Amino acid sequence: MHILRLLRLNKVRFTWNMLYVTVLAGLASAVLLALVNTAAERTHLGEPVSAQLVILYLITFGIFYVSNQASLYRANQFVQSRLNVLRNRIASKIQKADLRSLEQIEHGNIYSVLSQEMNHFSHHFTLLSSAAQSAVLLVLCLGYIALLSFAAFVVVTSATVFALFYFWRRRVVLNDAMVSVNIREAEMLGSLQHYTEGFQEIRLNADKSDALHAQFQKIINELEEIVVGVGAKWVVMLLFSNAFLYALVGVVIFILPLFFQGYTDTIYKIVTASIFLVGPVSAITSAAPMFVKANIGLGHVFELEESLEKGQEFEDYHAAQSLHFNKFKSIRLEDIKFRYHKEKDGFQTGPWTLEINRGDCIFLMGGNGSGKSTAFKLICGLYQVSDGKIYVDDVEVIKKLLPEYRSLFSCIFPDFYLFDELYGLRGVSPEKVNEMIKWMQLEDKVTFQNNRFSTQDLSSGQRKRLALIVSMLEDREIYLLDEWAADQDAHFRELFYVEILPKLKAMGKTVLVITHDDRYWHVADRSIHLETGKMREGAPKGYFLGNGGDNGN
Ligand SMILES: Nc1ncnc2c1ncn2[C@@H]1O[C@H](COP(=O)(O)OP(=O)(O)OP(=O)(O)O)[C@@H](O)[C@H]1O
Repeated sequence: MHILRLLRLNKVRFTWNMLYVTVLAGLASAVLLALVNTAAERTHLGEPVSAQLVILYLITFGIFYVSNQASLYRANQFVQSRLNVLRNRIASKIQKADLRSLEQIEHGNIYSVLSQEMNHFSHHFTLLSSAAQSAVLLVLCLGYIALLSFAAFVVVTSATVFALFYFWRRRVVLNDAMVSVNIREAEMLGSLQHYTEGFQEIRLNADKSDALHAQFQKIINELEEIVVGVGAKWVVMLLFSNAFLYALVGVVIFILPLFFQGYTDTIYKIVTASIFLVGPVSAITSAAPMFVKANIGLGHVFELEESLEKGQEFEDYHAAQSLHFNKFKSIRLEDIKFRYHKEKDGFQTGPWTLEINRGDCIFLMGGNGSGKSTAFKLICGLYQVSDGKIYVDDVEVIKKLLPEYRSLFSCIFPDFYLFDELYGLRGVSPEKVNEMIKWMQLEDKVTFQNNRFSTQDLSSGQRKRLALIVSMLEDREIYLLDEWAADQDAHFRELFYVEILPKLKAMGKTVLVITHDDRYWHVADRSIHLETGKMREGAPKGYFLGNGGDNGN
């Protein structure tokens, strides 16, 4: 049971405190019931209700009110603290995850688990805690009935146990139904995502838009059908709980007096206690669907955590900075092999060997899908090689040295992400950044202040220029630029090859560039060619090499 697993995560003292106040609130409700009955009995016998009884009633009422409030408050405090811990744990597991493992987890799943499932649990946990309180009251009410009449106790308890057992069995059916509701809801959200993310395409193409809408319609119709089916199951449960209570009171009033003598003296007390059962039983039964959904949702949260756990790379992803890799003379990637899917067929690259010397400017070329971006991710340690070794000078980069090795690189991939702030960079001078903005010819568009750029509403080429500014501010030793120039206009593309790259080189940086711009290959110190995962020195055959470049073939 996932809810129990969540409870076990908590600090033991906190859970006990929550339990104490919950039991106290249930206990106070039961005492109130006993006091009401005692007062009613006095009135029935023509005796005045004593002042002590009134005072006792008021005190118990006060205890009930305060403990009830404290119980709900504690439950809310408890669940928020747990969800906070869980969110934090998941975020930190994402931070420490291996890129390949993360790529295999549906990102939409991460968002829906972190928002929808956790929110549902957060909103309904207080209801569950009030159901727990009701369970305490239920037990005490039954105890009270036992004091009044053992026969009534046996009948009422058996009926209540039967009703709860019936609910428990129905819960399993409801559970399965809720799983298919969840699956359909996820499909519906996925389909809705096509609308927002593919908006431009569907706005331009009415047939595509209609087909998409027809698919969405089909999904929501199926969802409606399933939810109505779940509703029908729930109605059966609800009706049963109401009918059960009327049947129970009927038995207590009409049937039991026929069999037990002396029972009539206490009948009104037993009826009052039975009516008192209405609240707890219906609180428990109405919390059942919430409980089922919250439990399934929490199951998804734990599942996500487990799949992230499997892809954990390190305990600590911070670079130790103890080996001074940043003073490297050369990096050697030896007999590197990598494949995307271990069991399945998939793209494979290698074996290849690459030596990168400090200050090199290397161009990497090859057809679409030849493995250039994959090679970059292997070079910077984002992907872990399936076979082969990486050396920084004479030091082999074993797994625990990967954080330090990665801290050598600053990369701009085609799917780069521009953060809203310069995270991890402190004390950056706005003057310096604004100067770089000017250098990138963006001064009319963007300014830099309060550690962030004034806007990100830019063209893709302009956004790449901002990404390069951030990369240069990070001031790493090696730059990996994956088709950076592809979105630039002719003028800026020229600037990139004849001004920016030479400037990086003059700064002592090592630069690797993935490019299809064969006109500028002469700028590189070396060129490398990839073809279906095989790497060779030199440009591919048939490429035009402008300004005297050497294709090495
Ligand atoms: N995340 C992934 N999961 C599985 N396979 C992948 C993944 N990314 C890429 N591939 C496979 O690896 C191959 C090489 O992809 P890669 O992105 O490295 O090529 P590329 O040379 O950079 O191509 P392009 O010039 O089009 O950017 C592709 O053919 C693709 O099938």
